[in-house]
Amino acid sequence: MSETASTARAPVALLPSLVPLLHDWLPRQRWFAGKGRPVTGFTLASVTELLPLDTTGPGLLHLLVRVQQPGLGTAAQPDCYQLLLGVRTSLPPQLAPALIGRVPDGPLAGRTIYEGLRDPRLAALLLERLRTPGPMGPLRFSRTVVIPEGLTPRVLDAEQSNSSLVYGDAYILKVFRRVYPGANPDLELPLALARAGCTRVPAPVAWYETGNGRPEASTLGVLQPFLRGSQDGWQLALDSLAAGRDFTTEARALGRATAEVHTALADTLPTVALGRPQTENLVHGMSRRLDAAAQAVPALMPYAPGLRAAFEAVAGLRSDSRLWRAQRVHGDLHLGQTLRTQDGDWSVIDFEGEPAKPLAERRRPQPPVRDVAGMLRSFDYAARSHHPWNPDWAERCRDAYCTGYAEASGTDPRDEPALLRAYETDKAVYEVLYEARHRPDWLPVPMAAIRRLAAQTTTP
Ligand SMILES: Nc1ncnc2c1ncn2[C@@H]1O[C@H](COP(=O)(O)OP(=O)(O)O)[C@@H](O)[C@H]1O
Ligand SMILES: O=P(O)(O)O[C@H]1O[C@H](CO)[C@@H](O[C@H]2O[C@H](CO)[C@@H](O)[C@H](O)[C@H]2O)[C@H](O)[C@H]1O
Repeated sequence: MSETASTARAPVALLPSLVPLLHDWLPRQRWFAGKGRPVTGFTLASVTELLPLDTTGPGLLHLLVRVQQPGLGTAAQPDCYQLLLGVRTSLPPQLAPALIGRVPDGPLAGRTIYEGLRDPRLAALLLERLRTPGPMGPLRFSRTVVIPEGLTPRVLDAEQSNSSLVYGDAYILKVFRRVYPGANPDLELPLALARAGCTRVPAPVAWYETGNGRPEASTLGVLQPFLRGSQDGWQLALDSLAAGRDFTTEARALGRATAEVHTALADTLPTVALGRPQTENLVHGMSRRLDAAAQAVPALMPYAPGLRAAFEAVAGLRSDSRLWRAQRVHGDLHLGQTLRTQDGDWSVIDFEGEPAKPLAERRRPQPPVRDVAGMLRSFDYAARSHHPWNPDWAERCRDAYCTGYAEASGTDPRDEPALLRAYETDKAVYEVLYEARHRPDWLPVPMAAIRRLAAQTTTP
């Protein structure tokens, strides 16, 4: 992404007057990754007038803003966020919940700034840009199919890491909030899977990014078919728990779907064999993440030795000559990333990986068991968030999922118990940090797994 502020006629000078508003609003957003650290400043990476700021109607400003926060190493780049700001002289009552604030001074003095995606007129304009590909100032819009015009937008109100808009129940646009240099795997992998003929993942039909298709161009948004009438795996799992219904048929089918996606990814993108140095690296990464998480969430401290033993067990395994294969994976697979469509099939969505990890790390080939571990954790999550706790339900689902995975891939994840346990542990550590930052009430759920996993490794 360009470091110099670029503009399609928009006044770069307007940032200082927006700063007080952003200071208050940005840290309160669910997708703001820097929670718990004060914001000390903003710099503008780019600003584009997607709809000109005249006084007669709403304007739409596209901003990439870097947020300075202490606590990052000196070499680290401040986090960059994508903002789509509506600008009006006054806000109609139906847009009141979208209010960010009134600009105190500067070129937009007295104008009202609000969350642009919540304004149907501005959301429609964004789709219009995607329908008509080409550059716009520092941004570039692309599409693979003809998209119908006039589709009615609505914001998806799910609590999530990004923002999504549904257009006419036909397409869903995901607007990435935290932006990194380089292609986002949530565009890259579904495109690769579509090319490989894998239908488990909705194929992107349009997207927009920074720059002119350069390798460091940042993906900003992806449009894909909306799977109307589908239900997400998390809700289905909770419904099954509430009704005391078995979920193993679904879990097994989900295992098969995961294996199909993995096979297609391995067929179409490079795979590597992990030798000793790479395995050591992998284990080192897990230990490093544990140390960082324990610093941030001291409740993890007493369990650290037991958890570390799970990682070391993997390093120990390298004395045999078997090599693990690494490939591109989903990276943050859980029940909420699966949709059961109206015809009863499972689709997999959201290939962005764990939002807190650097993009380069998320794009690295990894053992596919990492995704399996993510889903196993998710069955545990569902069982733990239902009262009364139903550990048998989770155990049966976990088994069925691995069975389905083995059926479709020929590889049973349970045949590598040490690797599976290490990845489950790594995921639970990530979840502790995630929940502490975003949903403290949920912290007991991964902490229960931490206690179980730490104890497991000490059992001979
Ligand atoms: N293609 C789709 N069809 C139907 N619903 C979808 C589709 N893609 C995403 N969703 C819905 O949008 C929600 C958020 O999408 P997701 O890609 O997981 O965003 P985030 O990265 O912000 O979590 C999902 O939980 C799902 O309910
Ligand atoms: O879906 P996202 O990409 O935003 O993923 C993040 O948020 C998830 C929660 O919404 C979080 O998932 C954790 O909670 C789920 C239940 O809400 C559970 O099914 C998952 O197993 C658990 O990890 C995910 O870790 C985080 O990256």
